[in-house]
Amino acid sequence: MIEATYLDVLTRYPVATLAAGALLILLIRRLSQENSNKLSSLPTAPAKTPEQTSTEWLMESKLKFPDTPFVLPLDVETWVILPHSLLNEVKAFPSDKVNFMRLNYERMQGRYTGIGQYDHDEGVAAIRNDLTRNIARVISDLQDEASFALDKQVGDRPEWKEMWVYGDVLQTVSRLSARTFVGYPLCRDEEWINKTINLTTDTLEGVNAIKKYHPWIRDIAAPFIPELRRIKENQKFIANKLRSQVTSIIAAAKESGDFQKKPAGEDVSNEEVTDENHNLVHWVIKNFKDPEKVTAEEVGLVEIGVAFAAIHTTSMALSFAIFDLAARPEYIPELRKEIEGVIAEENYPDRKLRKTSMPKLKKLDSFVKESQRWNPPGMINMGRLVTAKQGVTLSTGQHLPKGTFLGFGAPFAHGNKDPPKTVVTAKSQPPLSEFYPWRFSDLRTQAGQETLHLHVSSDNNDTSFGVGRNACPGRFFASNEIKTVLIELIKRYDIGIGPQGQGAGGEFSKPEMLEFDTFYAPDPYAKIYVRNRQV
Ligand code: HEM
Repeated sequence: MIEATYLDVLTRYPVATLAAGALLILLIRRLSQENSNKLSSLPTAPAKTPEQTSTEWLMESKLKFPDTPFVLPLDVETWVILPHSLLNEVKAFPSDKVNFMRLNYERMQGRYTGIGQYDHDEGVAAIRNDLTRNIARVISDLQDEASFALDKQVGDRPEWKEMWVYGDVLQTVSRLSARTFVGYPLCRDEEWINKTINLTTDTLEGVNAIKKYHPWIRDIAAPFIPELRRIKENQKFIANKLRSQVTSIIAAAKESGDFQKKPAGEDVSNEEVTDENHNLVHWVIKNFKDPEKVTAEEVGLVEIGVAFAAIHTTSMALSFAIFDLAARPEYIPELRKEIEGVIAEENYPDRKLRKTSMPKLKKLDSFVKESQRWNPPGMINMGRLVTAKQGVTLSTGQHLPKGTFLGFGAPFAHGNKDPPKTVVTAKSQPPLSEFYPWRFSDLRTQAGQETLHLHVSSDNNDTSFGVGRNACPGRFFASNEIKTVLIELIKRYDIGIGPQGQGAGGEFSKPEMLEFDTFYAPDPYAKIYVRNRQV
């Protein structure tokens, strides 16, 4: 109907339409120019050479402006990159002036894709408080699911055989996440597993599609964009799958008046569960202001947001860790020794690890952290959007107008030849330019440093998971998820890059890290070789 009206106007008044179109373009150009002029008081990164990757360009620019904010005009977005010395200042800005979620909302076109809806914080609250408090039961569930997933994805391998890492890891992480995010029986529903994987790619395709239109005409264009229609269909699918669970949770809680039920105290065994059989759906509902009025659609949007934040990020970190391990299989015996030592020492009849076992796996923690140091989620971290009407002025004197994207160059962004001096390392250790798996477990042997340098640490020296009020609330879950899969993999299989399990070197090399926009990703097609463990 609407389409017919547009066409009607276009064909009846072609000259007027063309003139109006030309005026609109001129106006848009003028406004875009004004917008970029607003940052003209800041220096701009030196011109990017055709050979340079965006990361190399960022690193070269950081060397040129080590202590001054500068403008980095990337293809898709223009960023202001700040020096590390301003980290505390950015952390201290109130969120109504400089905001994390609004940045995601803008970047992910939340108005059209539903991502980054900044008035929905039930997901963050449920992860930060409830999921983290229930981590003991979650760890037990993760082990069951990892075993199930590896049976399904990798199976029996008497001989060396190829493993398609990213595909298998996505399926595995999606299964582990679903066990905690939606529980049984949905976590074993293949449609759910595949949908939660595809949500992210569908959303990114929607973002690319709507961004082709100028902001002024996006509302008009949106209903006609197939990629955005698919996102709406996904939202319906998720809501429909959750409906019966949401309805029964609300009915049961209404009857018992139990929406605000607090989890039982810390538990140290798998038998003593906390929120019995509860999953993220329960916790999200509980965190709504008026839980009795919650709908499957609202819970669905939160679940989509969490899946978006959780599944691909964790899958990428886990894939990178598997590539690092396959490239250096000589580290496997040391990790096995540690894992099997803890299992033997604790001697539980089910041979499962507990919440209290995880901190004992110091080498594994260090390996995962070193892998994440080498393969961070992206080249810019602590990204924020200036939302203050009058903009903000930095202590270094520069003014950043409303709408500015600001962030910090990731300390270990790929190819960074000059990592910040703020990153801690011991003098006796191999330099930061080398992969050294026990870097952080070594550091933790020093007096006073036993509880520092953890994979989940979040401080000014260690910003992979962000730092401050928006530091990733899912990092404890993600870390346990990654370790649980690695433990199962290491216990069951030998792995390598070459067809006979060879590590990297000579004719075999570790798969390349890919760069797109400001993000990093493992090569989605890369394979390694796997066979049943021989020793
Ligand atoms: C290795 C995997 C992961 C990485 C590398 C990662 C990284 C990050 C980073 C860098 C941020 C932004 C922090 C900031 O700028 O201050 C973030 C935020 C967030 N992450 Fe994660 N994340 C991972 C896994 C997860 C998982 C598994 C979940 C859910 C269970 C999750 C949920 C979130 C949420 C909800 C936020 C937004 C926090 C807020 O709005 O305050 N993440 N994550």
